[in-house]
Amino acid sequence: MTRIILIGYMGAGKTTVGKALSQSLALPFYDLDWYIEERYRRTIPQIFAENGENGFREIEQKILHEVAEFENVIISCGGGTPCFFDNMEYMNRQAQTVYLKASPDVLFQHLKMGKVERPLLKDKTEDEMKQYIRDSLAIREPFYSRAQYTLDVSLLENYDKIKDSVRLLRELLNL
Ligand SMILES: Nc1ncnc2c1ncn2[C@@H]1O[C@H](COP(=O)(O)OP(=O)(O)O)[C@@H](O)[C@H]1O
Ligand SMILES: O=C(O)C1=C[C@@H](OP(=O)(O)O)[C@@H](O)[C@H](O)C1
Ligand SMILES: [Mg+2]
Repeated sequence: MTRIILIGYMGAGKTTVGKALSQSLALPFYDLDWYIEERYRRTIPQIFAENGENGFREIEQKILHEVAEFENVIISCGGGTPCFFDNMEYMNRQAQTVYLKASPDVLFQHLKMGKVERPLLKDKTEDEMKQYIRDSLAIREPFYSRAQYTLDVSLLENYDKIKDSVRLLRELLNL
């Protein structure tokens, strides 16, 4: 039985690489944020605005418990998922967990176009975003580093980065 959960900071590539890995392995793909949006018929920014971050975290945990029961799946979670409740221990019990690790500079490059979809970044200037990424990554790193596997995606430079990530993940996990 294959059940893989990709974790890591916002912009690390969990959604993009997870989708590509699932295509490569011909397995269904579940992105926690997409699943939440479909189930609750609201976008992530709407849920943050209406329920606050705490409300979002409760929904996120509930949906994690649902999705992480599925078999033969690739799952990508949100950047905050491992850092709340006992989610990280739960994921480690349920799945093979992989931390997609990237430097603050790489994360910033990936995130600067996509900040509107991310409520934690949306009101920040570029400088504030850089600072926030550095500070919150330092807080989150101890959670991420509890993953069973780590793949450093910072070193993969632009050309075919996604394909390289998929190849390396398959090597790492023997798939
Ligand atoms: N390995 C990668 N190489 C190049 N671009 C990437 C890579 N991973 C992510 N990106 C880009 O970064 C942005 C954020 O990726 P996304 O998959 O949404 O990250 P996450 O789900 O971890 O927040 C997207 O525009 C995506 O195309
Ligand atoms: O890091 C976070 O706390 C969040 C990350 C987002 O997912 P991505 O990591 O896929 O951007 C999304 O779950 C929400 O905006 C909160
Ligand atoms: Mg994502």
